[in-house]
Amino acid sequence: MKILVINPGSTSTKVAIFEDKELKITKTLEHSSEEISKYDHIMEQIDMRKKAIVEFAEENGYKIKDFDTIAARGGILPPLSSGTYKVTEEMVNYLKNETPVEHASNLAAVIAYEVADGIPVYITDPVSVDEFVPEARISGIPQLERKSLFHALNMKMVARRASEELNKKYEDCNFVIVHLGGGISVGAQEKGKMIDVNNANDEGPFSPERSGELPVGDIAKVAFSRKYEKREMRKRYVGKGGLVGYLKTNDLREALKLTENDENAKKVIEGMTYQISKEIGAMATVLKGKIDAIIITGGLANSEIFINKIKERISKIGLIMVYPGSFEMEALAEGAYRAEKNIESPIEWRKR
Ligand SMILES: Nc1ncnc2c1ncn2[C@@H]1O[C@H](COP(=O)(O)OP(=O)(O)O)[C@@H](O)[C@H]1O
Ligand SMILES: CCCC(=O)OP(=O)(O)O
Repeated sequence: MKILVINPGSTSTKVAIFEDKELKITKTLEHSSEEISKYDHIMEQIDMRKKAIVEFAEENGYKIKDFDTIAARGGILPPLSSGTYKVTEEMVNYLKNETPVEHASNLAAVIAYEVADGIPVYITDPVSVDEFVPEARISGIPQLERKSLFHALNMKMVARRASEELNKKYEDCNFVIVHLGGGISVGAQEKGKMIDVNNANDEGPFSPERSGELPVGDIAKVAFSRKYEKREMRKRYVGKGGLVGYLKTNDLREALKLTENDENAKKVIEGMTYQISKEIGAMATVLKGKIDAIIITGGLANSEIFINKIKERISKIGLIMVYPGSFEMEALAEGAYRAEKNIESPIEWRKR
């Protein structure tokens, strides 16, 4: 079975070709903050990302019609359970026109469905998987409920790998799981369920391109000053926040290079690792300190210098397991494979 995997992230588009469960070829197309900031709305990126995906397939001797199925990253649908879902026209319309949050993951099913021309398309563990306990939903004001938006796909996959390494059942393990990508998610997973996690779009630590949590009073003042129009205001915290805001780059490698002779860059990297560590401590308390391991993954986990700064602060909390990069492509391919081979029935998606 030939499977095309499509995974758009905030700083990259990852594509891969699998034959059954075997990875044949993969490529990461990185997008600089200048390239991404040209677009006002995520859906305006469809053509740019689609072209890259189709060219990747053709460069490797495939036409889209050669694939038996397409596995796409799951975007921001209404809160839903972990699993594999078949992509339908209704889902595509929701992602294009109704989703409340703009994010690159929303592009995957839309692009896949457009190019598929009838080939079945699946998503697995979308960004909006929701397994919160009731107390995690409380924000601090009754009008706003906290949302579960995180790197569900990779975090669940690395948790499976870690439980295998620990020789324990996935459902018996408690983990603090940290995904360090264009966005950052730090979650508390209790017996297989992500019972709390920072909303990777606008809570928690700052990331390569996002501000994370901000002082609410000051933000309200800026918003009401009308100094920035709505779109520009949003870009300040998603897209032009975090490393992009401080150091004009969404690439940690470039940011680390700057620290060699720039005191401000050093301070920013210290602040970033400090905030990530603080969130890990918070999630350890969600699990009442009963944790099998702290799992660290994502693109930033490729940097030993960066990870060592976090380790210095958290090593007393528990065992640390690092999985640089991600297992997202394997997880997506496996979801589509299991659905097409009838090993697992895909969940039918309906807008509630
Ligand atoms: N070898 C590396 N060392 C340090 N940072 C890296 C390395 N490789 C990738 N990164 C950083 O990881 C981030 C992207 O992570 P990734 O998980 O691919 O994110 P996304 O899928 O959200 O685009 C970028 O900031 C990139 O600079
Ligand atoms: C919105 C949660 C997922 C996320 O932040 O993904 P990226 O790191 O790919 O932007």
